[in-house]
Order: sequence, then C-alpha cells, then structure tokens
Amino acid sequence: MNRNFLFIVNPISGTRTKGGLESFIKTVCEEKKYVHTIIHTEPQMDMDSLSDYILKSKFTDVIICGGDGTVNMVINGLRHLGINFGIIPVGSGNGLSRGAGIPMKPREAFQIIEKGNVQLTDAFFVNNHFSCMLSGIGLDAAVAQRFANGTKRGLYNYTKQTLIQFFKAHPYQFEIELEGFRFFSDAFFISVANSNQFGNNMTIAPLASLTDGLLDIVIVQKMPKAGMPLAILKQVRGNNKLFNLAEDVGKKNIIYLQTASLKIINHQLAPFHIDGDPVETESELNIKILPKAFKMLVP
Ligand SMILES: Nc1ncnc2c1ncn2[C@@H]1O[C@H](COP(=O)(O)OP(=O)(O)OP(=O)(O)O)[C@@H](O)[C@H]1O
Repeated sequence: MNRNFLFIVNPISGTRTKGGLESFIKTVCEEKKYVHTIIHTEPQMDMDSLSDYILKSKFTDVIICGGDGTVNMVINGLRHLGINFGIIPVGSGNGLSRGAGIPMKPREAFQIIEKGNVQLTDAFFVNNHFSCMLSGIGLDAAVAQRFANGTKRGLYNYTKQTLIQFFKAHPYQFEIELEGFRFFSDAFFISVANSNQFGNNMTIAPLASLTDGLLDIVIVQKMPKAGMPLAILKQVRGNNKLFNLAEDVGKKNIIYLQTASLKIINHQLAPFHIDGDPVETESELNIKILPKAFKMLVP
C-alpha cells in the first residue's frame, strides 16, 4: 500500500526550533517520493476537524513530532480512526518513545516509521482523562505543574524543578483500592505507568510493558527524606520486587505492583498530572487500562 504521511509538528516542544526538523522531513520524503503533508499543532486543537481532514485526504500514517503532551493530544483525538501513529521524539522527556525503544535522532526515528512495524499499544483512563505514557499524583505532579508554568522547557529545566520540588515535598494521605483489597498510604507520590519511565530515561517502573494489559503502580511512601533518593534508585535499578498485596504495606518504603484497574481516594487533593501535563486534581481517581488502544509504529 502506498503510504501518505501527515506530520504534526508541535513548534514549542523541547528546546530546539523545528525549522531543521521540517527541512529534514521535506528532504527525506522528496528523496524517497513519499506523499506527505506537514501541519503544526495548536494549544487547543480541534481534533474533530483534523479527523475529517485525515479521512478526506486519505492519510495512512500520522507522524507526531513532539513530546509526551503532543503524543497524548494527537493519539487521544485520532485513535478512533484506527490509523498508524509514528513518533519523531522532539519533546523534553519523550517518555513514551523512550519506553517503546524509538530512537531520539529524527533520521533514525523516521527509519522506524518507514519499516511500518505496527504494535497494538495499551493506554489508560484516569477518570475521563486519556493517558498513554505515565500519570501521577503528588511530587511528580508538582514538578509537572512548575515546569508547565515556566517559560523554558528541556531537560535542564525539568531537573531544576525536580530538585526544587523535592526539597519542598511532603507526603499526602491516600486510600487505595484494588482487586478487593483496600489500604491507606501516606505517600510522596504515586505513579501510574504504562511506559516504564517519566521521560529522559528516568525509569520508575522497570517491568512496565506497553502491551501487557496491565498498569505498573509505584507508591513512594512516607520515609525520611534523606533516604528517598536511595530508595528511588533501588526502584529505578529494578531491585524492588513486584509487591504481593498480602504482604504488610507498612513494611515497605516503595510499593510496586501491577494491576488492570484501581481506585485512589486523594484525601488531601494532591496535585495530579497526565502524561507530564498538569490537570485539575480530583478527590477520587478511577484508573483503568485500555488494552490495545492504538496502533504505534515501533522498532
Ligand atoms: N502551537 C502551539 N503553541 C504553543 N503551545 C502549544 C502549541 N501546540 C501545542 N502546545 C502545547 O505544548 C505543550 C508541550 O508539548 P510537549 O509535551 O509535546 O512538549 P514537552 O513538554 O517539551 O515534552 P515532554 O512532554 O516529552 O516532556 C502542550 O501542553 C501543548 O498544549
């Protein structure tokens, strides 16, 4: 089948201007005689009009050129079309792309797109918010909020905000219900991961798979703050085993488990983010996997 590529470029993702990327896309597509069109995202994009345009123009592949916020917006708005999604990762964190093994260099990412290897990929809902990478409550959401409010993006600014928020961090009270089991936790943050990481290869859920029909839940419980970096490092390195709910919750600093759904009662209205973008927090979060939610072009 002849392919017809629609490239959707977010002009503000990451730190680089996108002129070079667009020249690359034009050159490589002209060289290889691929039919292609380039458009830009808008902050509040009309996805219904975009869907109509895609159907009318008979695009076969939508290529997202941006970070996780752009990936979320485009996939959520267009997944009902059953179209292939490729990613050229040019965001700040690129957590979904990195989790899927998509190269960070545009030329290499485009080679993956050309190969056309389609993977049916999971996503999930948190209440009515669509998420395909990683969402969370507490400290990491505070980082996402400050990062979004800042004028500068990129890894340096993300790291700076993480350190500032770490020193301010305090635990929040949560009540967690899953698989007929209910427990309380005072936690600095809870990550709900489909991809294995926050982005920038900061792995938080080493066993996460984009295709297993499960979410990886990481609960970083109250502990002396000085001990938190080492506890997280152990989690990142995969030293923490998957948690068995029959064990005593109180014995572990970090709880790591997999489930298809869970409910979190957010007693103190801890901040909340979806795929790295802050959203208004809610007192009850119903989280559910959406297996095989979209078609992604992967290595
Ligand atoms: N044309 C535009 N002008 C301004 N903002 C835009 C435009 N298009 C999209 N946005 C906003 O850009 C934001 C950031 O996009 P994105 O998440 O892709 O980049 P990033 O935050 O740098 O990367 P990552 O999420 O991987 O860390 C999104 O919140 C989106 O609403």
